[in-house]
Amino acid sequence: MAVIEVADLTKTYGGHTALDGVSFTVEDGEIFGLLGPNGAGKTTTVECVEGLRRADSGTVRVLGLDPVRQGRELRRRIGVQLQRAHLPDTLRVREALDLYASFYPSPRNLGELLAEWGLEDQREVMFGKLSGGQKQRLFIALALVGDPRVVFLDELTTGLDPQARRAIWELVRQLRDGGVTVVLVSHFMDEVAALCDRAAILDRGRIVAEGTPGELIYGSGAHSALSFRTIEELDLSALAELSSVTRVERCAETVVVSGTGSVIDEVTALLARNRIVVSNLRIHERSLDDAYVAITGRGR
Ligand SMILES: Nc1ncnc2c1ncn2[C@@H]1O[C@H](COP(=O)(O)OP(=O)(O)OP(=O)(O)O)[C@@H](O)[C@H]1O
Repeated sequence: MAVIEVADLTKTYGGHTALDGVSFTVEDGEIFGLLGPNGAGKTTTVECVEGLRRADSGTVRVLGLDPVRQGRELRRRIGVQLQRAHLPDTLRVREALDLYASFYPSPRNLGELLAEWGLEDQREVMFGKLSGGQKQRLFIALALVGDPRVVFLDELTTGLDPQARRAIWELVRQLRDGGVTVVLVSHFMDEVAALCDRAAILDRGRIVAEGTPGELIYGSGAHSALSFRTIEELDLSALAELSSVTRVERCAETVVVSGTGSVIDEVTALLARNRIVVSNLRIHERSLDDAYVAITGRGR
């Protein structure tokens, strides 16, 4: 069941087209990533979905509600982690949660929320004294105070060390496993690959690709390569004829094969079929980063 349905959304600012027919759906209980270069239209899209901005045309439904006409009702059922949210340095964790809880008719139990997000020991600590990871966990906990069915997370782990990032990813997975649908706006391909069930890539106001991280990688045309050494007779033309292979090079005993799609599977199967013994087999698998560059035609 789709909890978010966006169809043909357009938005212009002055003469500038920010959204040019954006359509996508987010299914119940998934982590959905919205990716794209700076200025692609991610914030505009998400804020139209949240009812914070009004699109020029197109339709949005979130949990069956129209975010513009039924915005008040909708905002009770969703949670939003603001991109550069900031709280006064002297506000204590408990006070921040109490304040946010006062906005909702039936807020979560705050003790439970603190325990879930590993903030029990920080209960009486002032915001300004929290570490980056603790601040981020607090922002997410604040987005969850109203017990939302759908939560929007933006720049989830910017500026955090690898351990803190992984800890937050695990908590977001637990959130999803508990039935909350998560929309994640991110610039980080590793984050999307690690966390998202599906993602859409937005570029210049249009969705240019959509699918699971695996589908995005394999559908992108990004290249993989493998290299190996062999002293055996090897028919390079047989390799070059494989449908996924785009290039074969041999330099002395080293062979380098590049290609798209299932090139690695096809090449290793051919080597096995012909009983070619190889050594130093190295694989350069394309990543979501490679796919992103191939799809949007540029780096971040
Ligand atoms: N309030 C506004 N007034 C005028 N132009 C705007 C406004 N908000 C966004 N834009 C323009 O619309 C385009 C899309 O912006 P948006 O903030 O949605 O992109 P984004 O993908 O979220 O970018 P970033 O990753 O940098 O946050 C950009 O060209 C931006 O300059």
